[in-house]
Amino acid sequence: MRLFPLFADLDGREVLVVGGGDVALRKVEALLGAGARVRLFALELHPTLQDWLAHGRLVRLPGDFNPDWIDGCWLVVAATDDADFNAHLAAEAGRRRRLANIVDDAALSTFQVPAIVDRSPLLVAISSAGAAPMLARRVREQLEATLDASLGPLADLFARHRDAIRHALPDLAQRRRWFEAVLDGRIPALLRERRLDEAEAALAAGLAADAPAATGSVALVGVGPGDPSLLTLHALRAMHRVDRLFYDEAVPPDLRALARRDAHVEILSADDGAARAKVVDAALRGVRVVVLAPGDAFRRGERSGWADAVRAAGLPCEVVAGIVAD
Ligand SMILES: C[C@@]1(CC(=O)O)c2cc3[nH]c(cc4nc(cc5[nH]c(cc(n2)[C@H]1CCC(=O)O)[C@@](C)(CC(=O)O)[C@@H]5CCC(=O)O)C(CC(=O)O)=C4CCC(=O)O)c(CCC(=O)O)c3CC(=O)O
Ligand SMILES: NC(=O)C1=CN([C@@H]2O[C@H](COP(=O)(O)OP(=O)(O)OC[C@H]3O[C@@H](n4cnc5c(N)ncnc54)[C@H](O)[C@@H]3O)[C@@H](O)[C@H]2O)C=CC1
Repeated sequence: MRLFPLFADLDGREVLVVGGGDVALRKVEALLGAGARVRLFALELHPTLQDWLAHGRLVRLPGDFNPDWIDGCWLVVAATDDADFNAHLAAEAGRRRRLANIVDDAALSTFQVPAIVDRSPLLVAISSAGAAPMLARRVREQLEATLDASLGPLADLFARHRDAIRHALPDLAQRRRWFEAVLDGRIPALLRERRLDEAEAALAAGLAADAPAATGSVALVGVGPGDPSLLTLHALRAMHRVDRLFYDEAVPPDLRALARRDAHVEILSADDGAARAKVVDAALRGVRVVVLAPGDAFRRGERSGWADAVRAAGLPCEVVAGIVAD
């Protein structure tokens, strides 16, 4: 990772923008959208910027450029078409330990502006670290098409009920299960249809109902030959929902890395009986357990008896077939 991603709270904070052309306009628009106080210095202003100036949406700094202006600002954007001047601004900002975006020079920039998909308060930012801004734009366009417009209202809904949710479901594992049920349920569809009151009511009703008892489960997953691209969708879905992941030592790390990030991960004991007992014991504690083994291990060969053993303990058990060569 070349650049560290972060989201800055610029509401009410000063940002210095130097330059008044098309690119400056795009940056100013985004900055104003985030509530920043834009201080602009430019020889000439784009008509839209002139308009915003006339409406008091930004301040234009007068006279010759004064580097001390940087001291009064949290960030600097150098957006002129004069590469030498932009580089000079980068140096002045660096001397003052201010982060600066130099629009014609990724290497001189101490921050860069990503392409964004805005479903506020949910925001997706895409960066190519300056390698190919147009690629970032393309990915953004693809995400625009797939990320539903209801995501913003959905995040708002969760925010409004945040305290009530925590109160009704004090246990984190329980809360996560509840969130998943909401996300897979009818509330997103209601929001898509802009039936906000009904979505609100459905959420409140769900919270008032008894919290679902945590039921453990086991998914026995064959991962095929070990290439992550040869995992089945079924396997991937199980890995995205896992609480506790056990893996056979032959399962490669890049494949294990596809599991939900905060799942607890451990290697299976070499002793088959002990390994199975541990898996059953974990699931009986009410968590979702996933066991990964190479090939189609839980349908053919030594471990084909695992599913019956898990079910005999009263636990739901799913066996996910792995791809094997004939
Ligand atoms: C380093 C960075 C500095 C910075 O933070 O600004 C930078 C640098 C440069 N951009 C250039 C060109 C274009 N940039 C865009 C578009 C975007 N550029 C953005 C960011 C960044 N651009 C930063 C890196 C971000 C990353 O890599 O992830 C986006 C994501 C965000 C934003 O700016 O809001 C926004 C997408 C918005 C969206 O989602 O649509 C387009 C397409 C268009 O305008 O439609 C063109 C072609 C326009 C044309 O050529 O006309 C050039 C070459 C100039 C040249 O060759 O002359 C340079 C300089 C260089 O690469 O050396
Ligand atoms: N980061 C990005 O996304 C992109 C960056 N670029 C680069 O960004 C730069 C700016 O592009 P545009 O906005 O299209 O240019 P533009 O020509 O529309 O505007 C340039 C602006 O800089 C001002 N300016 C020039 N010298 C100045 C100085 N010494 N002091 C104060 N203001 C000064 C001009 O008055 C004008 O307002 C170019 O170098 C371009 O290659 C271009 C496309 C995208």
